[in-house]
Amino acid sequence: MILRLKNQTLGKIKSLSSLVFRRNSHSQKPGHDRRRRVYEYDGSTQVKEKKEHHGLLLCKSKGQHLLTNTRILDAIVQCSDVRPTDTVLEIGPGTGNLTMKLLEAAHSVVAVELDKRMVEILRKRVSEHGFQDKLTIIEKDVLKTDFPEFDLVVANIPYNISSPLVAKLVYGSNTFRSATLLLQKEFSRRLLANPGDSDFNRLAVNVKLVADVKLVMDVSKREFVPPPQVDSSVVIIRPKEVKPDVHVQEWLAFTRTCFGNKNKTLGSIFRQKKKVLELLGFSARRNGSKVASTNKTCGGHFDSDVEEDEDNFLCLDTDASMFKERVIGILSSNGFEDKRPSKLSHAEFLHLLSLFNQAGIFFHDLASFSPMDLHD
Ligand SMILES: C[S@@+](CC[C@H](N)C(=O)[O-])C[C@H]1O[C@@H](n2cnc3c(N)ncnc32)[C@H](O)[C@@H]1O
Repeated sequence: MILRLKNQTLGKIKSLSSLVFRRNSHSQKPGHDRRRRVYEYDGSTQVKEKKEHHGLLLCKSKGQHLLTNTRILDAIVQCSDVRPTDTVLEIGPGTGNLTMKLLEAAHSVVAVELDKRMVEILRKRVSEHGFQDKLTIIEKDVLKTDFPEFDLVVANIPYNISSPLVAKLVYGSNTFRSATLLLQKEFSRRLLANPGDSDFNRLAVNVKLVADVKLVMDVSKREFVPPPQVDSSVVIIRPKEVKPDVHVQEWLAFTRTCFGNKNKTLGSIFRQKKKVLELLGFSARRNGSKVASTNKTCGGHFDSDVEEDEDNFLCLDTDASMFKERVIGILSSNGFEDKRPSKLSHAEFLHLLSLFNQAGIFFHDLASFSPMDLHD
């Protein structure tokens, strides 16, 4: 009797430990049962995960949603066309799910991660597989880091920095073949929008000036641990070989002005007092001429909200109204006055900017003079 019980118990223990060992074979010591790990999110226990990964307090503010589906990880690496000679830049490697696949395919990986705990897990995991010589970890905020040279970007990025990160890549100084990014689905659709689409916007016009964007696939929120609230998409961004000859800061300021209200006509947008005064002030300074101060020009209300909602000038002095005439004249004599920004092609935007510049009118973003900012 005692013997029978002993055998049964031993059998149970054996089958349990083999199950535990299978589940944890990549990351845990055999026999250490962590199947019922609880994932905590920003302190409150929200997500219970039976699937083993790495027990961590995951921070929503750092966009920590780990991609766990091996098929999708493989598909991302495959569509990125990683060559054995490539150095891949990975932004936000987390616990290394994608990093491990990239290390197998590439010559080397440079991973930028700001969470120390993730870096520790990543280092351990990578050295367990003998890949440590292929990996360089930069333990910093990706937005405050200069990148070393790389050939490709492949990353499941934190969604809260999508816009400045895409800007840093496409308008930055590094030359690379492509960036395969997992992005929030809605953001990816904004990025992919074309002139005439209902969601054509400033982000798309700015990114597509210098890069081609292609949708690879949508990824359900269920594929992440813990699942985010939104679905995702994989896109490939390929920098154009020949880029238009524009002053980046001016282009960004110009598109900000044009997309101030994308459903209004350009005539109506450029009649707005605030826009014209900004243009007048900056263009005059660029041209080296003296101009009435903008404060004086509108009775001291330039920075106040008093007249901001009005479409037309109420209190312009001669300089400003002549300037407005010039701006509107350029729009109307070139067929732009009744056009809407959401329907203009890049060629048309570039043509309009060059017409303004030829007339001595220049753009400068007073609010945000940063290429990191691609959309409102
Ligand atoms: C969406 S998770 C991706 C994790 C991993 N690549 C995966 O697919 O499982 C984003 C990662 O980026 C890191 N991160 C967040 N903000 C960052 C920043 N500003 N600079 C560098 N890394 C950041 C987070 O700590 C997290 O590890």
